[in-house]
Amino acid sequence: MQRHKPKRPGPGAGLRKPNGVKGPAGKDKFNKHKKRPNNPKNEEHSKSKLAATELEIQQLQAKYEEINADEIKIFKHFPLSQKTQKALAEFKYTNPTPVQRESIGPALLGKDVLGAAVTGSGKTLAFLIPVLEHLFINKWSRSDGVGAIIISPTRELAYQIFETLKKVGKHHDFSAGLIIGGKNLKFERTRMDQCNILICTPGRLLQHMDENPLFNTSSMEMLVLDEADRCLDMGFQKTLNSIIENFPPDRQTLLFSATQTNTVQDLARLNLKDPVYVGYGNGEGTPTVTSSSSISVTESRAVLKVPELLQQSYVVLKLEDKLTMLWSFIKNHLKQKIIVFVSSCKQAKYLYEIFCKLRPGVGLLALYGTLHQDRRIAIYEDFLRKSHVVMFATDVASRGLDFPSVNWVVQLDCPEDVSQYIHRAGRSARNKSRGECLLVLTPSEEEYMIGALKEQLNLDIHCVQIDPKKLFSPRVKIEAFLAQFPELRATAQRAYLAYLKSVFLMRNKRLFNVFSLDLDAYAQSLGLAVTPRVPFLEKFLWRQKQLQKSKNTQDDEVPELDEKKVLPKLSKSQAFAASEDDDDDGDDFIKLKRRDHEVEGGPIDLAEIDIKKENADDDDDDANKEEDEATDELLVVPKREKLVTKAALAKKALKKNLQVNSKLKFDDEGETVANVRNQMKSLVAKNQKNQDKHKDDDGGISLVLSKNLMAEEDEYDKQRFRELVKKRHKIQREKLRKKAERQQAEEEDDEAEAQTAVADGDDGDSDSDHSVDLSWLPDPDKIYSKKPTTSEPNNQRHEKVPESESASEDDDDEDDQDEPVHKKSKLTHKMNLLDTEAIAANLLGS
Ligand SMILES: Nc1ncnc2c1ncn2[C@@H]1O[C@H](COP(=O)(O)OP(=O)(O)OP(=O)(O)O)[C@@H](O)[C@H]1O
Repeated sequence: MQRHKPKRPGPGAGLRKPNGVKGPAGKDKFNKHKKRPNNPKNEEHSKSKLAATELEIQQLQAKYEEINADEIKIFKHFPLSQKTQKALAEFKYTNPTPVQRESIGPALLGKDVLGAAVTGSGKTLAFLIPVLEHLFINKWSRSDGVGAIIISPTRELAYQIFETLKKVGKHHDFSAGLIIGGKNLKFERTRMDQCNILICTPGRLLQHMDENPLFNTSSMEMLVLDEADRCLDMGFQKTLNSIIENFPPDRQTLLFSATQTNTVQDLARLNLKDPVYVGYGNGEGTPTVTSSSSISVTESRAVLKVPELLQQSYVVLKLEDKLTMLWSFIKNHLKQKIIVFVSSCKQAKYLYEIFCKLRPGVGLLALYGTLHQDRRIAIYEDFLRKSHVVMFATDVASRGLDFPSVNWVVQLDCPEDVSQYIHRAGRSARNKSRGECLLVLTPSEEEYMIGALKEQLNLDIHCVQIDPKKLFSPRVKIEAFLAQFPELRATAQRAYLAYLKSVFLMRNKRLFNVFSLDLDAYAQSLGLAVTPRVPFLEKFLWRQKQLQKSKNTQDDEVPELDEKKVLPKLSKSQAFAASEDDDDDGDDFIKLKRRDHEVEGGPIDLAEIDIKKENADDDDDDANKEEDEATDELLVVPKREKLVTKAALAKKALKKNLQVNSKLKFDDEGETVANVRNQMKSLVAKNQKNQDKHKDDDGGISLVLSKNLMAEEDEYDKQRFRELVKKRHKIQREKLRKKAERQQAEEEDDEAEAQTAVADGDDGDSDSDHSVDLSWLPDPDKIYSKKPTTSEPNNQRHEKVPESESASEDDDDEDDQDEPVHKKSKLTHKMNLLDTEAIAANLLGS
């Protein structure tokens, strides 16, 4: 059945793009057309353009019925608009992939399509080309509103589809909008009604439907669900049902996924009419078209496949050895692009942080749902660009993301089922490229998981034995880092709990058994010296015990529940704590990732567990939102005695007005050191001290105030220091002056003695007449002034007052006066030219 909108008058195919909304088209063109006055030439031109478009549309439509998938070898063989063909050629899309060959034809004819094809086989183009062609054929214009809505389960995938649409719709003028959580809601609100193609995540779309009066989907003619099985699973059930209610029933629906849905209910919900199945049926892996007049999905199952060029292997390890294995693996693959999948964001965060500290020698990234949206997109683009990098990711990155040249996918935590395995593994070996996938299993997971893979995928996956010589344990370093950084330790504790919760909440209890894990060993492997308590397990055990007791009272013959059997490997600390009624730490609010499952293989009744909030996984924010609403029966835990905490005791003491102890500091001599605040001398500090006295101490400090106080104090300290220096110099100068006076007095005494001797005619020594008078020579023990007073005779200059002394008379505040005296004395020992001349003249004269 071909459902085409009646051709409508309008400005023709594509002349607009709403202001500010990113899209494949430019809006300037439209505005120019609007402003331009009616020019007969322009009118003629646009008329002929319209006529050409009309003719092109008629010719294309005529060819739709003749499309034969087997004959299509290149895109040119498809009756596609010139604008689409041009863009395809520009981006080197020449030959359609099998899923494109099979699905584009029926989609162009307006049929509903269920497309299943291996990961990386080009499903995005398989639905984007029909969307563009549909709007083109129907001459969609801005005034026609939303024509097609594409729904993706994750924001990154929606962003990626949007980017591909920008490429392939480059020459069309339709407007497109990316409507995902974490973006500006107001901005989207004002622009949405002007978009022709919307790419959205379910939660955000529903939010607009509910809150945005401008948003109207009555014109919508095409609905696409990418990763349809995920969109339709119970995580999104309520949201998607509400969304679908708002859509016109007479629309075309395209569903695509590598693991397609095959439940009758899903297809009925979507109101599919005569759907065409692509990639269902023969089990050979080549997509086949099966037209059916009624939905009989039991006969046709989507073919589950992994890419042909993907090499798969698995390794069996104890949980506590995973980190060592991962570290060794990364160290051995430094020149590769690797994605490591874990089951919770807290694990991804911890691995990223601890590996950053360990520095493996390759770039590291982490992509998980609790990051800010802009950061998520930045990391996504970073990983796209880089060629040697390791990215720790949750399943938010497992579906649809098209990272080029990923060498390895490491599934560090066991996938929930075969579908999840396929999607994770499919991030590598995309579009005929090679890649490898390593699945890490614990001994208890091996049998079930490998059995399921072999059965459902017909896989011959081989087990890898690890060479112990190639294992390097980073345990000691990790422990050291955790001891050094308390925040990192807290992240490790959260990662530990998050992993246990994810295992505990898995539906398949035969595959995931939290009680088979050695929790102490696991905690140690993360670098934790003490095994953290696991409140939700304690609560669960308590509940089990209560159930057992009530059963026993009803039927005495039933043996009592043996706790050791229920919790074979639960650490001693937990077993002990579990037996007591302990306090909640607020960390036991748990949110199920998926709620469409029955619990398999175990005695655990999940409905009775307190399920509220947890980010064990973040596969999609919208799914989580819905799951939040699905909070169930609360576990009734009896009231317990209140714990006496330090904070409570402190409060009690404060109430009683008890004198709180004050802190005293002592120096090395045992003297008390005064409070620093009390020593502050500046005016501001004193004022502040007074204010503090009249104010209750709220325990905090004001950084701004403290900064000002310190600046003031600093000024005060500097001034005090200057004064001290001056004082010291003064004392030094005084000492020197006294010394000089003493020496002068001694010399005068000597001279007087000598003169007395001459006057007495004492020539005791015959040589004395001939002896030279050297009394005028400078005394080497004295300090001489640098600048002798010119008015004084040369021979007296040497007797001048030492410089320091004269300086003291000049100016005490001179900077150079502060220099230590012993330095200056060295300088003054250098005689100037006049001194030397005087000496020479005296010598000659004598
Ligand atoms: N006809 C084509 N020729 C060449 N490359 C193509 C063609 N179609 C798609 N591709 C490229 O193949 C890669 C994978 O395409 P796409 O992401 O659509 O795969 P997918 O089937 O949606 O994968 P997944 O199941 O993981 O979502 C992309 O890089 C895309 O550009």
